This record gives sequence, structure tokens and C-alpha cells, in this order.
Amino acid sequence: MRSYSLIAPAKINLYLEILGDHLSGEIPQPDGFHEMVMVLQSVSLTDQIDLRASGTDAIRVHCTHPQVPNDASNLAYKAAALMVKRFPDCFARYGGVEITIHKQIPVGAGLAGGSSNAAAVLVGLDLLWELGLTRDELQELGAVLGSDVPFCIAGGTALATGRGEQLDVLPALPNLYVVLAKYRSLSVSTAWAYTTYRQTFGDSYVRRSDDLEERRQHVHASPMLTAIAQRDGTKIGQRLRNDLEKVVLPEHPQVLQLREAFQQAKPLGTMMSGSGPTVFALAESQTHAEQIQAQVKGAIANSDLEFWIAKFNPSGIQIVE
Ligand SMILES: C[C@@](CO)(OP(=O)(O)O)[C@H](O)COP(=O)(O)OP(=O)(O)OC[C@H]1O[C@@H](n2ccc(N)nc2=O)[C@H](O)[C@@H]1O
Ligand SMILES: Nc1ncnc2c1ncn2[C@@H]1O[C@H](COP(=O)(O)OP(=O)(O)O)[C@@H](O)[C@H]1O
Repeated sequence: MRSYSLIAPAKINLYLEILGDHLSGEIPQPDGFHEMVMVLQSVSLTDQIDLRASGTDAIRVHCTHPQVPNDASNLAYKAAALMVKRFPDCFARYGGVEITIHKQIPVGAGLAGGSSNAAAVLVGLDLLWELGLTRDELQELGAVLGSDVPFCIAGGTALATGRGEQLDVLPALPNLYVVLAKYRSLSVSTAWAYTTYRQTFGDSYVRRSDDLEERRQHVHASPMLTAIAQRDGTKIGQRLRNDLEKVVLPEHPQVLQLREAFQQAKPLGTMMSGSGPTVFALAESQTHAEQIQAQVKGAIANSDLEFWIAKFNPSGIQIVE
């Protein structure tokens, strides 16, 4: 087959704790990233990525979304460039690729849209070039592109540690719904969120590698993971956490107001996703989700505010049959 279409889901963070500096190297040193404990969840808000062998020697990206670049800075392009570098024989045999991104996931939203697009290109080129890479191999390639890319390949529900690229699969949570809301004109840079967090809270970071190891060992017994193991939506909702709220909400009062409006609407729980500014609320049914959405829309009448209702998605990148 000379073309593939893939579905690339967004993610939300049910839990995001920043432990301190991420340490790497033979004698572990801070590398500019953060050591995380996260629970990541794919949701049914998705982009579609079409890949086509172009018969030229170029990588081309097409996306009509005004905030998405069509050049080498696009994460989907970077994914294809990485595959070309790692598998030059395939590139010589199969030639270049046209990547068309049908964007529905809001951009710069804390929903990993770009990471998921990159993940789809890795999965799609593996198919197009008949490489037969394993999921682990694809995730290792993904980690070169960004901390969230390995998760986007597998999707579902996962515990992420390290920079976010060390993954443990968690039990699926099939019956939960999520209402998402974002101000169209507001985006938050992930780099800004982490840098500001470091400037504000860096003094309290865990820095020693043996202290980090001790923290990691406690992760599996955390209340959020217990709630997930029990598939208890009420407890999951009560145990949501996102440390990046501490820098994004004071900077953007309208996001704080949105989060408060969600809280008033009696969801299972509400939280900002990742580096924001998307706020989500968990619901136990489609009806519950619709009630929450209606109440928040009533509380904040602003045409800049966009809403989505999605379900928890059990998987990551899917091939369109
Ligand atoms: C915050 C999260 C939560 O899931 O997602 P988003 O809100 O971006 O979707 C992730 O940690 C974002 O992952 P991703 O978007 O892949 O980040 P990367 O490209 O690896 O890094 C972007 C920037 O964030 C910083 N960064 C990222 C991950 C990490 N563990 N520590 C960091 O300090 C990096 O220093 C870099 O400047
Ligand atoms: N394929 C892509 N889809 C979305 N954004 C992209 C893509 N490639 C590059 N970008 C750029 O990456 C930045 C982050 O976008 P995105 O991945 O949507 O947000 P987040 O990191 O908050 O989840 C934006 O500035 C955007 O212009």
C-alpha cells in the first residue's frame, strides 16, 4: 500500500507531579528537563494524519491550521526526518512522503497534539516502509522527538516517569467522559511553563539521585494509582493533580475562572491538562458531561471559549481501515 491514514488522539494528564531536576548521563547531572510522575490518558479528540509515498526525495507537510507550521519545524516533519536519518536505505528505496494533517486537536493546548502527530508519522512510516518495528523501538524513536511522544504511540492509560517517556501501562478506564474547554485565542508554551515553575519552585526540588529513586518506589502505591486500579471514577476525580497549575493559573486569570466554573458544575473532578491552558472535567456519562458543559457555558458567556465532549480512549495511534 502506498498510503496510510492514521488517527492521532489527544491526551489529558490525570496526574502531573514535578519531583525536581531530571538527571541523566553516566554521572547523573541535571539535563534541563524535569523528573515527572504523571498519569496520561488518551481521549477521543483526534487528528487524522494521511501519509503518501510521493515518489520525490522530499518530506512535505500540509496543514491548513494557522498555528501549525508547514515547514521543518512541524513535529510530524521532524518525525519523518528522524526516520529518514535512521533508515536511509528505506528512504532510498521508497522515496519521500507527503504528510497531510487534518487538525482538530487545539494547538498549544496541553493536549499533546503535535506529539501525537509525530507518533502517527513514526507508526505510519514503519508501515509504509515495511520495517516491522516493535512498539518499544517506535517509542525509543519517539523519545528523541519529545517527552510525550512515546505515550502517544501506545495511548490508553499509563503511568509516566523520568521525563515522561518511561511508561507503565495502567488498567483502562473505559466508562469515563471528559468535557474540555479552551479559549481559542490563548495558547501556553510548554517550555515557558516548566521554566517558570523552575524559577518559582526550583529551590524545593529533589536533586539527589538516591532521593529520586526513593520517590519513584512510592509511585505505584499512590492514591491516584489505587483509584485507577479500582476503576473508581469518583476517587480518580478527587485525586487529580497538576503542579503546572501553580504557574499557569496565576498568569492567566481567565483559565482560573474557567476551572472554578467547572468546579461549580459538580463534575467527578476538574483540572488543567499538562501545560494548559485547556481545562477538563471528568463525567460519569454523556448526560453528565452535557450538563457540565451547559452549566459552564451558562456561567461564562464568551464566544472565544470552545468546548469538546470526549470519551477516554483505550489506545493511541490507530490505522484507519
Ligand atoms: C507538559 C506535558 C505534560 O504531559 O505536556 P504538554 O502540556 O506539553 O502537552 C509534557 O511534560 C511535555 O511534553 P513535550 O511537549 O513532549 O515536551 P518536550 O518537547 O520534551 O519539551 C518541551 C519543553 O518542556 C521542558 N520539559 C519537558 C518535559 C519534562 N519532563 N521536563 C521539562 O522541563 C523541556 O525542557 C522543554 O523546554
Ligand atoms: N503537528 C503539529 N501540531 C500542532 N502543533 C505543532 C505541530 N508541529 C509543530 N507544532 C508547534 O508546536 C507547539 C505546541 O503545540 P501542541 O503540540 O499542540 O501543544 P502542547 O505541547 O501544549 O500539547 C505549537 O507552537 C505549534 O505551532
